[in-house]
Order: sequence, then C-alpha cells, then structure tokens
Amino acid sequence: MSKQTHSFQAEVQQILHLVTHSLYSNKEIFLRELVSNASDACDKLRFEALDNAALYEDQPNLELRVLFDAEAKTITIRDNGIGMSAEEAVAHLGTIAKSGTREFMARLEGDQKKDANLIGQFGVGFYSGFIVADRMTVETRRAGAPADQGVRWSSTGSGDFEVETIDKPGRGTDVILHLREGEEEFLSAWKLKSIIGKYSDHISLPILMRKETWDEEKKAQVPTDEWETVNKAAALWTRSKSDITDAEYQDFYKQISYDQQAPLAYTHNRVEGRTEYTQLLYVPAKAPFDLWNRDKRGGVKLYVKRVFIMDDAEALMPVYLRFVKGVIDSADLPLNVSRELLQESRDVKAIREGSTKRVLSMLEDVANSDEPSQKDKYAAFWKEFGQVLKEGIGEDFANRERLAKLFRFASTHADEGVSLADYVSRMKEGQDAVYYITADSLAAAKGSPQLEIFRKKGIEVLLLVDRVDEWMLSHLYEFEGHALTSVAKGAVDLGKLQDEDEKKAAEQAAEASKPLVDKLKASLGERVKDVRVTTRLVDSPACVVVDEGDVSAHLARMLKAAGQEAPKAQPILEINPQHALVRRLDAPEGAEQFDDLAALLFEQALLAEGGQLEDPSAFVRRISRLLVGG
Ligand SMILES: Nc1ncnc2c1ncn2[C@@H]1O[C@H](COP(=O)(O)OP(=O)(O)OP(=O)(O)O)[C@@H](O)[C@H]1O
Repeated sequence: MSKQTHSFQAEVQQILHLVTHSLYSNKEIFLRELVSNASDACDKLRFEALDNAALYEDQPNLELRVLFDAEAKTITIRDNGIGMSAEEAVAHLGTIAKSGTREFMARLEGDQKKDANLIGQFGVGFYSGFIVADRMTVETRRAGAPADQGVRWSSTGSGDFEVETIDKPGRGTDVILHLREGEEEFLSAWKLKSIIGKYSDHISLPILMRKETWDEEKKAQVPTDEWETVNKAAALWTRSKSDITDAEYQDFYKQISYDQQAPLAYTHNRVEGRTEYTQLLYVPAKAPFDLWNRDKRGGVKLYVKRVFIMDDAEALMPVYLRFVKGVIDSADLPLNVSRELLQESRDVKAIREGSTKRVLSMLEDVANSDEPSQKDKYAAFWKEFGQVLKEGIGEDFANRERLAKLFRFASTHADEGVSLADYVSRMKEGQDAVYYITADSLAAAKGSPQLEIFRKKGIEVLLLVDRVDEWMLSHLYEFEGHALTSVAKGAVDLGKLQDEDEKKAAEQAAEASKPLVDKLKASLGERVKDVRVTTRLVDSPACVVVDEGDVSAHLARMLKAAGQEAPKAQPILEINPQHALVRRLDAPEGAEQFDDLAALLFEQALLAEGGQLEDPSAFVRRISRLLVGG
C-alpha cells in the first residue's frame, strides 16, 4: 500500500488538543499510558494464542522494551504483542470508540483544574504521546501476518495522519516519539527508569532497557547491547501481605485507578478451599464521573494464574458495587474462560459472593469504628456512594440485612448520618414501627404536616429524599422486626403510643365531625377516595394521605417525571377539627362558601405535600372569591 493520508475523527482532534494543553504539568504520564497499551497488546496476544499457538511465531516470551536515542531525540516503546493490521491502525489510532468519551469531553469544557483530575481518571491513552512529541510514528505488524504486511502510521498530531505498508520482521508494535524541543530531559535512562518505577512497576511483564556503562572519553553513560529488567514485574497481589507496605498498596491503587486520592479502604486475601483465588479490592474515596453509568466497565480486573483475562467482568461484582476497584486472580478457572462461561461458572459465583462479602465487611469496619476519623470517612463515603449502595437492597437479597445496616439517612433527629440501628435505639417505649416520609427535598420533608403528631410525641421519623428511596422501600420492608411504615400512608396507628384519653378524644372528635365529613365527601366527590378526621395533625387544617398499598404521591410524581404511567391513586383527605379553618367550614356562616372552602382545604393539603394542582387557575379564582367575599 502506498502512503495514504487520513483525517482524525473530530473527537480525536478535541482530545489531542485537551490532552496536550491540560496535561502539560504532568507530562511524564505519557510513558505510563504507552507502556500500559503495550502491556495490553501482550495480554491480547496471550489470550488469542490460547486458541492459536502459532501466533507466538518463534517468540513465546512476551516483553516490553523502552529505548531512546539521544541524538535523534526519540523514545521508542516496543512490544511483541498482538500488533495491528493497517485497518486496525486506522481505526484504533484515528477514531475513539470508547463509550463515555463524549460525556468525558463535555465535562472537560469546564475549568482547567477540574480538567486535569478528570483526564487522570479517564486514562488518556495513545494520544498522550503528543504531550512530549511533535511527531509520533507507529510501526506495527499483527501477530500471524507475513513480514511484508507491516504498517507505518505517523502523524504530527494536527488534523491528519499517514499510513503506509512496510516490512516488519518482528511482530508487535514500536511507538516512536520524536520529542519536542525542550523535552530532552526524557532522553535519560535514569529519568525513564524512575517514571517506570513510579507508574508501571505492577506491569507483570518484564520491561527491558539497555544497560549503560560509563564512557571515560565522552564523560557520559552510554548504552550497551545488554538488556536489563527495570520493573519489579511481580504483580503486587501475588506477594505475601506481610511483605507489602501500605505505601505500596496505595501506589498500586493509583496505578490501576488513575485516582490521585488515597482509597477509603482496601482488602487483600488469599482465599483457599473449594475455589482458590486472590483478591485485592479497593473502595475509592471519591466517586468517578461516570458512577451513574450502570453499564460502564467494571473496576475489577480478572486474572487467571496471573494472566490478565478481562476487565469488564461484571460477573465478579454486583452492579451496586461497581465503584470497587482491584484485581481478582483465580487459580481454578480455565485460561480461555469466555464471558458466557463466567456467567455460569460455580467458581465464579463463589468468587463473587466471597468478594461481595469482603467489600461489605470492609465498609462495616469503617462504618462501625469508634474512631472519629473513620466515622468522618464513612460519612464522606456515604455522600459519594450511598445512593448506589441503596440499589443493592433489591439486587442482593442475601446481603439485605448487612446492607440496611450500612445505610444512613436524614431524620427529624439529625440532618444526616442516622443509621437504622441508631433509630431503633431511640425508639419510644411501645413504638413498633420505623416511621418514614418520602419527599422531593429535605425542606419539603421537614415541612410536611404529616409529621406534626410525631413531633409532638417526640417520635423520630426518617426523611427520605433520594430518588432511589421509593425504589429501595419497595424492597426493604422491615429492619430487625420493625416494619418500615410511611407516615403519609394509611391511617396512623400510633397503637401503644397513644394513651386511653387520647384514643377516646380521637373517637369523640370523629363522631362529632361526622356530618361535616359527609358534607365534605359530597362536595369533593371523585377528587378524594375518602375524608376522615385525622389523628396526625396538630397545627395544620388538613392533609392528604394515600391508602395503605397505594403508590405514594411522591413516587407517582417521580414516575410521571420519568415519563412512565403512574397508577392513579386517589388521595384521602384528613381534617383537623380543632383548626379554625375547619371550624369555619362547619359554622353556619360558612354554608354559602362551603364548596369553595372545601376545595381550598383539599388544594392546600395537596400543595403542602408537594403535589401539583390539576387546575391552578380555578384555585386562584377561588382564593380571590373568598378574599373578596370574606
Ligand atoms: N502497542 C499497541 N499494540 C496494539 N494495539 C495498540 C497499541 N497501542 C494502542 N493500540 C490500539 O489502539 C487503541 C487505542 O488506544 P488508546 O490508548 O487511545 O485507548 P485504550 O487503550 O483503548 O484506552 P485507555 O488507554 O484509556 O486504556 C487500543 O485500544 C488498541 O486497540
């Protein structure tokens, strides 16, 4: 093939611009990225060769080499991995296929500082070479292809790239960086070794560099023909726990997660028994930008006997723990394990259950610690990941109890950090249920009239304002034998919490108000399911509640907002006969305006609960009429 010129996809041009401009202060990461690609290419070859050993040609040892030429001002990252065909080179080095890239780009439009962090999280890949190079040349040949099917790809990183066919006897890829003016500091074995040590020690393949000797004449170190391994090439998780320092664990986390912050916690275990595996799992301290993407690649990499297999192994971690990062290395799975097999394997199931339990106990250790610093850590974790963890209640039946204990809520007692165990420990004598209310915001929840009687009696109510809460409640009905009970559903049965006098007073009030209740029912008609005298209001004239088993008004609103059909639940109007407005309704002077007042009472109650009026203009006309007439 003669030389062909291709244009970069528009997104690539944007990425190139951002990477070279935003990452200038951290330019050495180009080596981490290119070494990581080279190592991936070797992993891919090993994987494909499981079915086709001929791909190894005459070179079964996979390795990476880093070379530099001080005179030509080039650095070469060489691997004998899978390589690329011409089509692959055009596709992989000219377009961006990765999901989430668009979102990532959109986020980068923000301020510069945020940018650098985000780029770090994302992994910038091949194009990071252009931070230090004004030209990149890639010479590659796909494993198994003849020597004359090599490809040279080259670009100055602005607009387009060229591709031509070359002879390349050795399989794999050379990425050659032609350094920009002023980047000569990287033309040093010491410098390159130190960057490899910092970012790429965990790469389990040997990274080789030429040995150097002192040249008396030149008064400089000069390269020899001998090669030495410059990384540890020992996967950290395979080493014994007692030989690994905390700093090494932290470094490894940074290398695999691109997260500059220390993790919240980690756990490293060799599990023996029916299935044998090693797990090194981390819980990050901060949520990644794509936490809400339930389909994103998982953060846990699967290895089989130190051979990398795949990194989107959702079979290894439940979706609600998608923020966990780390490595699972199995001793039992076959090397050619496929995705389908992963889903079905009993060994994988055991690994998944074991790993889930580990993560939960790691979280429990932080959550239950008496140390204030740990408590703060857990509060911060909950802010970042609490909503995701709540998804687990429906997803992971076996760990429901443990998960519920990890949850934290707002309540009428404290604005945050209330666990169900805290709640239970504060329950009043005779209280059986855990009471809650759902609302769109904390302010709306706090202002809800349904809370009045609970406030008066000093009974704590959980204020549930996260979007996932309604969904969570459809799976979590009780905690340690105490039913989770909405204060806005059904009739309040305070049971033993009410004394005899109060019960009697309530019955009398209901009896005395019966004629009024009947009149209201007749006036409001279809708009309500029922009208009754309340036991839950102290200061408000009325409130609406839904029947036990009906969809809460809050959930109905959420479903509607999400464009879903919400079952239409008629509300029940509860009135407080002590209130002046209700008394006015009942008074003879109120007779003329009865329908207006009744409607207003109902509409007020709807609004107070966060609802919307079906006919707001009628509401406004009604108020005007009452103001003028009254
Ligand atoms: N040394 C290499 N050998 C073979 N293929 C390569 C090599 N370097 C890059 N590629 C190909 O080019 C693609 C793009 O690389 P790039 O680094 O931009 O993204 P990535 O590796 O997919 O993502 P990330 O770097 O975030 O992990 C790779 O997915 C791979 O297919």
